[in-house]
Amino acid sequence: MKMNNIGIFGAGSIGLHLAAQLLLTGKNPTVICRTSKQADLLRQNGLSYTQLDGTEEKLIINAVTAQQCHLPLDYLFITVKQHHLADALPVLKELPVQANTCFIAFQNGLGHEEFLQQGFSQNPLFLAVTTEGAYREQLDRIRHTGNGTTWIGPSKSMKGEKWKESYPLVDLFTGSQLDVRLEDQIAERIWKKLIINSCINPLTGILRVKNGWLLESQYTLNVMESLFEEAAKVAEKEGIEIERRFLQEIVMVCRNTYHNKSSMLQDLEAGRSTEIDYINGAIKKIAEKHRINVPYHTMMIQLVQARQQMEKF
Ligand SMILES: NC(=O)C1=CN([C@@H]2O[C@H](COP(=O)(O)OP(=O)(O)OC[C@H]3O[C@@H](n4cnc5c(N)ncnc54)[C@H](OP(=O)(O)O)[C@@H]3O)[C@@H](O)[C@H]2O)C=CC1
Ligand SMILES: CC(C)(CO)C(=O)C(=O)O
Repeated sequence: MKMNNIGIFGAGSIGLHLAAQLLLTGKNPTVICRTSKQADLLRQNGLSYTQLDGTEEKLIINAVTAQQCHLPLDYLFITVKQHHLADALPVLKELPVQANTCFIAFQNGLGHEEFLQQGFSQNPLFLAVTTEGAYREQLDRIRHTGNGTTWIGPSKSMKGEKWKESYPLVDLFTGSQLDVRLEDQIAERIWKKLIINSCINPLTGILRVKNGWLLESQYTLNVMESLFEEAAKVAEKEGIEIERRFLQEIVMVCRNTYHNKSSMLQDLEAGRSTEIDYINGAIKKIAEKHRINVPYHTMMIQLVQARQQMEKF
């Protein structure tokens, strides 16, 4: 059987987690790093991978920079953050991407689909939504922090294609610990994850609290409810129906990730840019198109941006 060439662009938390899971099933993905420092470290030391039960594996890994990547790629997982994509595009263009290289984009929020579609209009593009949790502790050390489900479905541009037969994406992960499922309605999954992130991430970032704390105050619960109501109204205008009981799923996410710091809080604490423009910012932009007011989302955007500025002082 032909061994597929799998590239993973973005050697951060999710990228290295996917790489580790593929390595554990005997596949040999190539991780494409931003810096030669990280690529060298990974090649020399291997990837240290701490599993959920605390066991640690040392995995031999093929790590390169984009300039060092020469394999014709069959699959390319895009695991940079939304706000990295603009700078990454020229780098992606240098990769040995062929007309049939299949892209799978893992970003939270909205914007990546249109961006990648424009940049690589001939390539098959899939979108992934994951509730897996992973955290990169060092450049060559990754920790699996939460088990979840990963849904992968075709982007709008693949309408009508027989994608299930042509791209056996679930098979790539057979034997791994990941629960990967094909999803016909990926837009709905993306919106649901977007709404979850828009209700939890900015509040945890502004208040500097872990996810579970949001359930401990009636004030934060009130704000989450208002964020939810605004977002659900906008989703409906885009043809995505979000029932009121979905609010309980957001509460469940806070409960299940009680002791976790959201990705936005982590970015703020590390003085990095956040994905706010692609989460609450995306909701606001679509709301404007439909002439809907979203004062709670607008406030979250401004306060997160203020915190981003403060952290950089
Ligand atoms: N972490 C998680 O548990 C989850 C994350 N997600 C989503 O997945 C996406 C990725 O998140 P996460 O893995 O946490 O993010 P990280 O910040 O951990 O990783 C992003 C990676 O992209 C790399 N990168 C940035 N620009 C370039 C470039 N031009 N060329 C090559 N590499 C580049 C960064 O390199 P460098 O480190 O050198 O700057 C970094 O390794 C986000 O959209 C996030 O919302 C979704 C669900 C869960
Ligand atoms: C679901 C949640 C809020 C878990 O922390 C997340 O996806 C994030 O932090 O970005």
